Amino acid sequence: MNTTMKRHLSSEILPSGLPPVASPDDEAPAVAANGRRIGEVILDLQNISLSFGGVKALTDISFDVREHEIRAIIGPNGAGKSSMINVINGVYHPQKGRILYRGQPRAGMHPSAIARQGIARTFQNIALFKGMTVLDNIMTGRNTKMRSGLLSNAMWWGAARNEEIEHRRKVEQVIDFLEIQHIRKTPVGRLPYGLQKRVELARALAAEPHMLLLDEPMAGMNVEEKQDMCRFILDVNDQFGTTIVLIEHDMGVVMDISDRVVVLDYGKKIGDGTPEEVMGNEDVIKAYLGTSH
Ligand SMILES: Nc1ncnc2c1ncn2[C@@H]1O[C@H](COP(=O)(O)OP(=O)(O)OP(=O)(O)O)[C@@H](O)[C@H]1O
Repeated sequence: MNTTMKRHLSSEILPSGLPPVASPDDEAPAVAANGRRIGEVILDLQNISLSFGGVKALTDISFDVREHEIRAIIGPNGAGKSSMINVINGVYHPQKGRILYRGQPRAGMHPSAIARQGIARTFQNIALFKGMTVLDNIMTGRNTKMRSGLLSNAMWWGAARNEEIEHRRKVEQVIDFLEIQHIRKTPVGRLPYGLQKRVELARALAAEPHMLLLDEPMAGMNVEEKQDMCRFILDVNDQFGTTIVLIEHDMGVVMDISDRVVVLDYGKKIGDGTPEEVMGNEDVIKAYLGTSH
């Protein structure tokens, strides 16, 4: 058994652990451990296939995401996890399959339009403006919410001024929520890696998303930083009801905070269910032990 699976067994990330939710396949809405109600399916991915030339990144993958849940996508390196996130936020357009968001088909939509629908993301490799302060980086997350025209913005007239004040208020709320007041004026490039990841989360949250796509939010973090990040993800989900789709390699984190997990391997879906269900799935165990191929 590899180290990530052992870590789950010792449950060292969240010392208290979180009991599993009721199955979302049940007729009644599922209730998460913290009392959160998991709602209807809001994102429905049907038979998604994506290739890059001869490389099949995703083959006939279907799964859904329910409102308010924490849905993890896991799998070994090269399994297709980032490709799937890029399909969800419109960076990649699958050659086959259908995507429904809140019941509406979403063919060919541009990432900016998807962001305006309330889907925000963070990246596997931090994508911040390193020379800019934490505050200014988080302000860029408000882009999709900016309404006033170029001229009034340039002159800082009535509507633009009021809008700017409102954006600043929202950004300050996010800064308080993620406990980064002390670094608000620091250029991002000078921060340790764990804090940069938190700033990236802050920028995504500044967009007030309904759905947050997190691509390896704990990558490169030590145990303490991971505990902090887990707590913030759970708090975002709990306090704002934000639906979260999460790619993560640390199995302990995934098992502790996810409501449901979809497992990919070589671009195919090999498991889907509660953390306990996928942990007991023979194909998943083989994929992680490296004996399935
Ligand atoms: N833009 C691209 N052009 C060509 N091939 C790509 C591209 N993006 C992904 N791939 C290929 O698609 C497959 C899936 O890659 P992807 O990055 O989605 O996997 P992953 O599960 O996120 O991997 P990791 O855990 O290592 O980040 C890999 O074979 C990868 O090389």
